[in-house]
Amino acid sequence: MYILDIDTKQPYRVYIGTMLLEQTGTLTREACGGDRAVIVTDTNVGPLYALPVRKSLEEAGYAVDVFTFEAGEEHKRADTYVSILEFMARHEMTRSDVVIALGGGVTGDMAGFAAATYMRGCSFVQVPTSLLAMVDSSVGGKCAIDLAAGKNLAGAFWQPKLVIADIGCLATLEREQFADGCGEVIKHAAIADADLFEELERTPLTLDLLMEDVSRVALLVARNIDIKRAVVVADERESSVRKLLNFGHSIGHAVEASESYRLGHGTCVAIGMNLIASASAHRGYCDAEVPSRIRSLTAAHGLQNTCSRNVEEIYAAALHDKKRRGDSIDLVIPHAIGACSIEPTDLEEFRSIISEGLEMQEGDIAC
Ligand SMILES: NC(=O)c1ccc[n+]([C@@H]2O[C@H](COP(=O)([O-])OP(=O)(O)OC[C@H]3O[C@@H](n4cnc5c(N)ncnc54)[C@H](O)[C@@H]3O)[C@@H](O)[C@H]2O)c1
Ligand SMILES: O=C(O)C(=O)C[C@@H](O)[C@H](O)[C@H](O)COP(=O)(O)O
Ligand SMILES: [Zn+2]
Repeated sequence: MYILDIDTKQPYRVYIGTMLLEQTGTLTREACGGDRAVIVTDTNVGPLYALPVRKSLEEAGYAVDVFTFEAGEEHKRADTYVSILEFMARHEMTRSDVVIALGGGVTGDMAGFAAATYMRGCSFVQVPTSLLAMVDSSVGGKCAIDLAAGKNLAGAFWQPKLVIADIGCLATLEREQFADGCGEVIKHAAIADADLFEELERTPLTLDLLMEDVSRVALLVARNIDIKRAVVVADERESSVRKLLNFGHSIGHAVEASESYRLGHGTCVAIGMNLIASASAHRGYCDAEVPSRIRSLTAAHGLQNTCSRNVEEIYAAALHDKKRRGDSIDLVIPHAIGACSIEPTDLEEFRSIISEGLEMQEGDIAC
């Protein structure tokens, strides 16, 4: 088992290993206290894992209720979020009680936002079950829901008090969902860890690897959380370096929204990284090797690299990006594998970058 301490203003611990769901109760008791727990989960994850989590919480003395919502990004929205709050109130949750987010990033983001706002804030535990949620969304405290205008437009920074990543849960993911999580793994390697990038080039992270070598996958999850930890601890509220974690996202989120959430988040991040890397090489900000290696690695992980949206569709959707300030947007630009920078970019130039990226990618397989 790996234990990582996240030393944000409110510090917390991340446990990574197997057979951890059964320890949710004791770990939550230690980290949070409280009398009641509401497990928030979705229609795919609930039937698989809510029972052992519930049992463990009850054995630790919690009165437990389960809120289940329809799985999918299209449900990460205001009406589901309000239903969670109403459920918590109906079950007489108090400020000292605990919200348990059991599921992927959609569950974690939405349950986290409910915990951040219910009675102006209550305890919150992340129990990530998707690869994406384990390596990225369960750590760092960003929580949000989508609005009609775009991704994550209403949210908060609200750190969990505990994260429990039970690697065993990954075995029930569909191949496509596992691959989707690899989009964020490749992002972490591309912004901060050239060695990890090379390692993934030699041996891609796949569901097959999970079956062959669980401990290697656990180590890779821990390494990813470690990368994220360093950035988040340095800049909890995203005023500087945390923007690096948004590599590929200004375009990725825009593709995600303009595709009506038909494509997974990690896939869209991969499309965004490929596009911005291609444009960066075209402009001489990095060698052609950078987009070429990102393209090969995303493809080797089963991720699509290009999309059929045009420049105007992507640009219009990207104007809602939270890194935009007036006529400028902070873009994450790659210079080498493992080295990126944050560059304030005029919006007209941003449009040209999208256009160049799309042109450079012509000839690749379109989605
Ligand atoms: N807060 C952050 O820092 C952060 C970081 C990255 C992504 N995100 C957000 O996370 C979301 C994407 O996360 P996601 O890909 O986990 O989406 P998700 O929660 O929709 O999970 C993907 C699919 O996998 C299913 N699933 C999850 N775990 C499973 C398991 N163990 N077995 C079987 N099925 C399982 C879910 O039901 C869903 O159908 C997006 O909304 C994105 O914006 C947030
Ligand atoms: O934790 C962060 O910071 C990130 O940017 C991680 C991203 O992978 C994640 O998708 C995040 O939710 C995007 O944040 P947003 O501020 O662009 O909504
Ligand atoms: Zn992301």
